[in-house]
Amino acid sequence: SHHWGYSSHDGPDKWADHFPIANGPRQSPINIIPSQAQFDSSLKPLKIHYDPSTSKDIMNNGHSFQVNFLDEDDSTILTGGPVTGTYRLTQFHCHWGASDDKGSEHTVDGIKYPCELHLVHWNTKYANFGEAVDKPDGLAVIGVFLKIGSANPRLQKVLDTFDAIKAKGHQTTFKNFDPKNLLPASLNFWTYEGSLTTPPLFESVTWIVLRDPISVSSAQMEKFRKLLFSSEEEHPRCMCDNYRPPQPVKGRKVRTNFK
Ligand SMILES: CCCCCNS(=O)(=O)c1cc(S(N)(=O)=O)ccc1C(=O)O
Ligand SMILES: [Zn+2]
Repeated sequence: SHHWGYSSHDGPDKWADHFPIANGPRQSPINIIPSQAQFDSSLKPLKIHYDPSTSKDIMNNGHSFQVNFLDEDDSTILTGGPVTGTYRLTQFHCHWGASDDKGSEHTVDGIKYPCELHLVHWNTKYANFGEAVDKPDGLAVIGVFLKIGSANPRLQKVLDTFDAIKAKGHQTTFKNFDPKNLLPASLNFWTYEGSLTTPPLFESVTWIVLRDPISVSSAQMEKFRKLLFSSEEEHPRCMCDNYRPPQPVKGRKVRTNFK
């Protein structure tokens, strides 16, 4: 598939050249305007059951780090909230900025957070992730904002692997990690129908963006920025500003499970 990135010559403004769906009707991320979101009492509580023994490895895929999970059975799942049926966690990754004043993909009343965590789940009505990834109800991604504050000890376990996955293509085992520990205390969320925020930008994601952020320290954010977009052979390019800016809402409704 065509090479894409986040620089001026291959970044978000150029993606439509090879992925025309970039200008589609349900693209992500979006700017969330809480006052315009609609409380929906029919939304069920989000039910998250994560089994830490399903965490497998962590890799540098050239556009983020990604923690991969075994998803052959229903031991690490998401149900309830806006989704029908059972969705299995397959991976989580992050998007962040070159400085603490930017980095998140979704924004709230135009506010950017320094980092945004995405937990990617696929609908088990499909045989596997590859089958689900381009279906309108194929994926559900939980988005968690990171806000500068005290250092986050749970996140530190992820950061401690970064020396081993500095360059694109590197990976290392990452066992017994419970991503539930990366969620804020409250599961209050905004939800809307959207897309992958990276090519191929499939319009297959039910977004579940948690209202409350988790903390990350400025020093921890510096560690994210030591990762490289580039492989060992290439000229080193710092992995930062790997976020897509908000896209047109095009009439979509954003619902909340909280007043
Ligand atoms: C067949 C192509 C799959 C590409 C999408 N894979 S993914 O895990 O859903 C994903 C989601 C997202 S996002 N930001 O959650 O839409 C970003 C990257 C990836 C990725 O694989 O790199
Ligand atoms: Zn993402």
